[in-house]
Amino acid sequence: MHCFPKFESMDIQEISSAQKAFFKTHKTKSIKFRKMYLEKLKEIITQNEELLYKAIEKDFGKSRFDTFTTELSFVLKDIDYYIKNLKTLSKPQKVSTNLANQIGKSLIYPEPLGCILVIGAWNYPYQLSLSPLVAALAAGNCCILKPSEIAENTMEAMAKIINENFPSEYVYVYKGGINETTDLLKLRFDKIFFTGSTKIGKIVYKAAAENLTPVTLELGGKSPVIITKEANLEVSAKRIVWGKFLNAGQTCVAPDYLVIEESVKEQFLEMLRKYIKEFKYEPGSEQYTRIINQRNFQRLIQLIQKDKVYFGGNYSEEKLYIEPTILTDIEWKDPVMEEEIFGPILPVISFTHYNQMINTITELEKPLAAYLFTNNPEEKEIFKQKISFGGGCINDVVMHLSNDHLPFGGVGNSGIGHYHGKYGFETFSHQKSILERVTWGEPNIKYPPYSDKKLKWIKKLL
Ligand SMILES: NC(=O)c1ccc[n+]([C@@H]2O[C@H](COP(=O)([O-])OP(=O)(O)OC[C@H]3O[C@@H](n4cnc5c(N)ncnc54)[C@H](O)[C@@H]3O)[C@@H](O)[C@H]2O)c1
Repeated sequence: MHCFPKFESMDIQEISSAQKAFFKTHKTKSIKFRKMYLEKLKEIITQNEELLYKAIEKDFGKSRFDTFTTELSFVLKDIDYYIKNLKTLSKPQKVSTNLANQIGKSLIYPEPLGCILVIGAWNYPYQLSLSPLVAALAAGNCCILKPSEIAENTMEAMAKIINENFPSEYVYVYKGGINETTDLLKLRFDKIFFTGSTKIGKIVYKAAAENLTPVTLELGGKSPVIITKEANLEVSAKRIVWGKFLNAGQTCVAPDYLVIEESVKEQFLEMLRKYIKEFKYEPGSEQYTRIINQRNFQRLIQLIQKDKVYFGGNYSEEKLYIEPTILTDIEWKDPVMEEEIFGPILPVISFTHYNQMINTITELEKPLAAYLFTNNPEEKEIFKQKISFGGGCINDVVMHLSNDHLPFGGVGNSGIGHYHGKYGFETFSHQKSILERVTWGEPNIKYPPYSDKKLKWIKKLL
């Protein structure tokens, strides 16, 4: 039997009831209130930058550079975006009114959903917990945030800085693992925003269904990267090595496996090797992250098929490091192709017929991301039209998620819903439609008793 650690937190039922009561005061709906707390969050993140760096360093050896560029800068940018655009985003939107409802006006009012539960993942613990929190607060909600207990130090750090600075009836960081999350999921929320695996996403979805709670599920999957002979191989290799081995491959949108045209395979593998060395992605170096824990480490080393290692393949159990590893001559049915890898192992499959390879990919579960490197317009078109995936890039990897004008989320097994920028605001808002009519002049046409003459007019009107 598993023994789960207990986390010290306040009584969550009490917090949840207090948040419901607080939401009903309508204070969170004021733009001034929302801006004030967004500013506050920015201030406490900036003031506690050192504490946040130290916590993540302790959890899995992530560098300050990576923590700033892939985590804190995202959250700070989100805060600035919402502060700047809050008025416009919250404004009722006037839409046209159809003939049958004249004389009248039609407006859409974005209104906060109420009390939100955000459940975060460990791999980008700050970004994946705080960015949804920021969007939820910008939209005028109260929020309970449950970061991942797997990155325990970052969870503690977020709980400390937020719980000391925010009233718990408005925002509360609840520390917990499976037991605590199970308890949380028994409570009623107005929205659950979950980031994590597809397996746990299903548990969350089931629990949410009990209360008809809407969900956003930001999940994972096996994201392919395809390279054809018409790609700029040098640039492709550089971008792929960065996107795959950043965070030691523990990135939801990292290329999971590489599919390459046979004729350029050898040349390309050499380029991958060159960039891994050039970037100094090596155990112990500042830019190379550890594997988060023993469980994931053991899972990953099982995937390293020794006879297929082209590069890397070494590891240290004691230090939880796995070298960037490239596996070549991989077949679609190999064990490494079954589950999302979520680590620094890149299997390489080669192809000779582009369309056939695309068809094989479309038979798999819809991934969170997909990437194509080519300069051939026809290949681009086929990729865009045939493969369904959450989001992706042509001639790059990962970077699409840094553009706030693009919604970020999965499809099918890789998730439900999306966020970032205005999409984040919408995710935590209800679009309330209101038609307002004048009260003078009321033709009898729609009212009984009916007649052929009325029907004739109705047909003309509708
Ligand atoms: N789409 C995205 O934005 C995104 C981002 C990061 C990670 N991911 C995906 O997340 C996965 C890795 O993250 P992870 O290991 O933290 O995921 P996970 O599913 O194990 O955990 C996510 C959260 O669920 C909670 N949890 C775990 N077991 C639970 C249970 N039985 N009942 C209720 N709650 C439970 C955890 O405490 C944690 O907060 C990968 O699949 C990755 O692709 C997706």
